[in-house]
Amino acid sequence: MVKAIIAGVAGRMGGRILHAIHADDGISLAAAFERPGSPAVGADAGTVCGLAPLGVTVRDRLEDVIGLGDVIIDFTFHEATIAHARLAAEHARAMVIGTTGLTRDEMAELKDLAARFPCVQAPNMSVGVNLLYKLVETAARVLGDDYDVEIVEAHHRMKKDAPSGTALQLARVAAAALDRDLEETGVYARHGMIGERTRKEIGIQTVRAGDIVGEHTVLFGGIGERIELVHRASSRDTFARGAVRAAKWVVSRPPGLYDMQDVLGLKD
Ligand SMILES: NC(=O)C1=CN([C@@H]2O[C@H](COP(=O)(O)OP(=O)(O)OC[C@H]3O[C@@H](n4cnc5c(N)ncnc54)[C@H](OP(=O)(O)O)[C@@H]3O)[C@@H](O)[C@H]2O)C=CC1
Ligand SMILES: O=C(O)C1=N[C@H](C(=O)O)C[C@H](O)C1
Repeated sequence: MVKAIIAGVAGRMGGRILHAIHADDGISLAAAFERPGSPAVGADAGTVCGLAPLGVTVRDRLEDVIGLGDVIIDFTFHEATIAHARLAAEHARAMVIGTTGLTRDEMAELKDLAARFPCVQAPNMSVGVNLLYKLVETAARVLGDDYDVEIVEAHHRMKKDAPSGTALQLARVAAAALDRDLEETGVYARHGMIGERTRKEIGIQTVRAGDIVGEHTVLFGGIGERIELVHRASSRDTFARGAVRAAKWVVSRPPGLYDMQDVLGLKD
């Protein structure tokens, strides 16, 4: 039985991850913690997430509970996640990271740290989005430079980072398939007399509204036709189940940085 530690258990994803663990016979909750000062600290983790009490008290420091579990599942905030990864490296503890919005420096540090512990990091843990990456790669290769690539993502009003980590990954996939540098071709905003669209730009646009769980559209616009590849998440449980699958997979891997394509066996 894999023993999991949930970081940010009182968050939108933390709660759904606890439900996914509760429904799975192969993994159990060893510990849970929250941001210091959170009202959830000291409460029972089950109660915090709308389940019956589980006998696991929410703590406020990973340091105090890291010895209790095999794997830390972290969907929190970029600065917290990188601090947790430093501890995971120190204690050689496996980690699943769903947090998006890590800075370039934080990503570089995570790559270095992961030489000391096995880590799955992915901006989207749903099977559907990981399949979408493959479909986008194929479409971009077939359609080539004659079709304009535009990515539109929509999320709930509480989301802090933009564009979504998934939209950025979709853009990276399209750029690689078209042999383009996203640093040079990514266009994240348009306003005013901007002139005609340049042929090789990849547009990445953000919508924030209400309670949208997560939607991503990749549009290939040609002359006389357009193709749209769309993924709509209607429940966070799809991400939570993916995170639990990754947690069970990563505990027996050697140190290194993996993604959901590794977990799902989608790498060529
Ligand atoms: N990879 C994937 O499949 C998915 C990724 N995400 C990503 O996951 C992240 C979280 O999303 P979401 O659940 O909606 O956000 P929430 O804000 O609802 O949850 C984050 C939780 O982490 C807590 N937290 C912040 N700092 C710490 C800390 N130092 N230690 C412990 N807990 C901490 C927050 O507490 P407080 O609110 O008190 O600050 C909050 O309870 C985002 O980056 C999002 O983009 C989301 C869905 C799917
Ligand atoms: O913050 C969210 O909610 C989500 N974030 C992820 C991202 O930034 O790609 C994935 C998902 O769409 C939900």
